[in-house]
Amino acid sequence: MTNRILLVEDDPGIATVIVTALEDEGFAVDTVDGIAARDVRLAGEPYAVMLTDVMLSDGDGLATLPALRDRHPAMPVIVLSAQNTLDTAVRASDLAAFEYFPKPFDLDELVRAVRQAAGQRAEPGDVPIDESGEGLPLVGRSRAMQGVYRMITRVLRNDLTVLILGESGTGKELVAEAIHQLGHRKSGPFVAVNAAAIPHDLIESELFGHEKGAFTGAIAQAIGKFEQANGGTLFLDEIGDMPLEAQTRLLRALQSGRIRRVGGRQEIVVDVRIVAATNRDLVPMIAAGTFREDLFYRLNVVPIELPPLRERRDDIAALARHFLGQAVGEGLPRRRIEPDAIAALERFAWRGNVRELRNAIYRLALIAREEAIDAATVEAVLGTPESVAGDGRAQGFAGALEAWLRVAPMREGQLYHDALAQFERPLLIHALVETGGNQLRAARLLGINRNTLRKRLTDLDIDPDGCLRRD
Ligand SMILES: Nc1ncnc2c1ncn2[C@@H]1O[C@H](COP(=O)(O)OP(=O)(O)OP(=O)(O)O)[C@@H](O)[C@H]1O
Repeated sequence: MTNRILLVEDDPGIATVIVTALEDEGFAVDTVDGIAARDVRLAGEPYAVMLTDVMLSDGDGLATLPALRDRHPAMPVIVLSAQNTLDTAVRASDLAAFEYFPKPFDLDELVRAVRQAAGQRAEPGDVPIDESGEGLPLVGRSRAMQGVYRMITRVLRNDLTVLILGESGTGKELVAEAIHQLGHRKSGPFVAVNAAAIPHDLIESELFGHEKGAFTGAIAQAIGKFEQANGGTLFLDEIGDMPLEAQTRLLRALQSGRIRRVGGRQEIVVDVRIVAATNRDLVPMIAAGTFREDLFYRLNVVPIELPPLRERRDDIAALARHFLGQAVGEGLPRRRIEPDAIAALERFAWRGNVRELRNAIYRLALIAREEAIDAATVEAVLGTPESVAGDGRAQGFAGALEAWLRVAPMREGQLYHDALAQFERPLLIHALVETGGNQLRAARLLGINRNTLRKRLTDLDIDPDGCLRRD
């Protein structure tokens, strides 16, 4: 077989580096700088592998790959590209490109891929190509996100279990949806379950369903999320918050591919792809006995780690513009963001990650007086990075609320109650401590009725005796 490589690259610097590395390995490399020149070469002689950039002076290298693949079905193609979106990554993998390398790439890795491609010719892909390029929801072209996109493309045509890890608000749910929407199960359902949002005693019936009369309140048969997701994807969000008992049943379901409704006898075969996510560090939880080790290994087949926003600050500009556009779609005034405002946004710590940035942009869109948002507006509305730095808490109650909102679970239909509970609890405890646990005086201090206080203490499960000063 030939050892000839065709390199399609219009940046002479990059081309030289690649040619040198490949020639050192004994390959003969021909370099062309565009699509037209590429096609002339390919018509002439066979190549073992082609490496191609995407943005070429005379067109989009990817758009022309389907025709090329028809002409040279056995030639592996390695796509190199700077500034990739998830869209480019997916298009490259759909086109059965042998490998996809976001620039800047590791030269040794590239050489290894070429060697492998030259020895093992790729099968032509059978996945339809999505050339619309629209509707792919993940914004950001940072190097860190390139790694995420690459992992996503690797799980689209199989059913491997994916575990998405990352701080709250980094986009884990969005990644889960992308895996489903872009993958081979896209015509099936995408069903999400948030283990943190379901009361512990209902989680099994939520996952597996129940038969009529299985427990008090089970007035009719109910189909669980596993069955709802049949043929599609089941997204298990906040898996680290799942109680142990439910973990055991989940593991059994994953091992056997069958479920049993609560109170039911029959085992039901389900065909679901599992994508799980958590913002917790599961390893210490395993050590502490709160997360099953065997379940962890079941789920952690393909881990995808989402970096916190502060480690990919070069995504902030694109995200900010994306959210401003989204805000207009939701009826907020049209705004433009100035470069100095972007620079100001890039200085924040964004402990609540993309979710916090999104909320901040919406707030800016709503409050800014001018159409153009500049650094002064950012500072007026969000404060300075220094004022919210350190432990991430801004001054006062409003600041504490904002800090909480950055990490809040955002449970649909619950946020108001969750937020109030966050503040009511320490407030009531404070009043009890201040009054030596005397409920009458605590109620007076708070300015609420004593019975109201008593009821709230019960609701929030606060033990007034536990609030006595012990000094
Ligand atoms: N790369 C991104 N591009 C566009 N929007 C994003 C991106 N990442 C996150 N978002 C948006 O940020 C918000 C939070 O994302 P998401 O709910 O997916 O985070 P999460 O990691 O699942 O959070 P949690 O752990 O709290 O559930 C959503 O509104 C989501 O649409």
